[in-house]
Amino acid sequence: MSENNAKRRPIIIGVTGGSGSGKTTVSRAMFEALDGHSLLMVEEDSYYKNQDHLPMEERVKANYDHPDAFDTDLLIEQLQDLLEWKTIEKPVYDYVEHTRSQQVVLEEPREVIIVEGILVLNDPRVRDLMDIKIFVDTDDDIRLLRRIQRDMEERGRSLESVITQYTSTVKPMYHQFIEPTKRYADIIVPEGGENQVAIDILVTKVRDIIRNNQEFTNED
Ligand SMILES: Nc1ncnc2c1ncn2[C@@H]1O[C@H](COP(=O)(O)OP(=O)(O)O)[C@@H](O)[C@H]1O
Ligand SMILES: O=c1ccn([C@@H]2O[C@H](COP(=O)(O)O)[C@@H](O)[C@H]2O)c(=O)[nH]1
Repeated sequence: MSENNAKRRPIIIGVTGGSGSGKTTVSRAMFEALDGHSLLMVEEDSYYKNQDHLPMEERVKANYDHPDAFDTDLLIEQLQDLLEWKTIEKPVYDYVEHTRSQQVVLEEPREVIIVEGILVLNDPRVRDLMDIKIFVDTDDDIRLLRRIQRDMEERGRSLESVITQYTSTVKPMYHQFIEPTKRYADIIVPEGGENQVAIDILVTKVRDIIRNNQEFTNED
């Protein structure tokens, strides 16, 4: 892609970090602060692979924190479509059934696209599509506590299942695959959503890129 074309396409911001680090909170805070611009949130979780062919006991045991759990090719294809201002059919993931739902959501392309998920900085093909890369950095113990609360309240899990999953896959995969992607981040945000200084800096940078894009387009 030439530099000129790159200036005219939507902006992609990648937000990653461990489960419970505050990725969604940071993404939403940016979303709200960028009110007035056209924005789209793309959650990597939507791209978990379909597991309809597996019985429930297999799905429960699957490793959801390994890169192979995601249909990254589809994520890339759809991000590329958005960059070309094409509408996508975003898949919908069902955490209770541990598989893709039958539905899709039609998402129109937007000026700013926030891609959020545990492994969005893992694949170089995804990283290469991003204008800004953010890693939300929160200690393991805090993330575990947040995850217990969230999974029990919102994802229908027992305490025992959350602890078993955390020790068998979530924690080891974090250290093997997620934490190492910190080196690719432009900005590391400690403690996530409450870090208003980091959010303000990020929003200023995004507005700057949008303004440059508009000036460039007006010059044409
Ligand atoms: N800096 C923070 N301080 C306290 N609680 C936070 C902070 N950031 C996020 N949380 C809370 O922690 C939980 C997990 O945050 P979330 O943004 O959903 O994480 P992730 O998307 O990385 O899994 C949510 O209940 C959220 O409100
Ligand atoms: O069926 C599933 C699919 C995913 N998970 C867990 O979700 C987190 C990622 O979501 P966050 O919002 O970043 O926490 C990941 O750690 C998976 O373990 C699941 O438990 N079951």
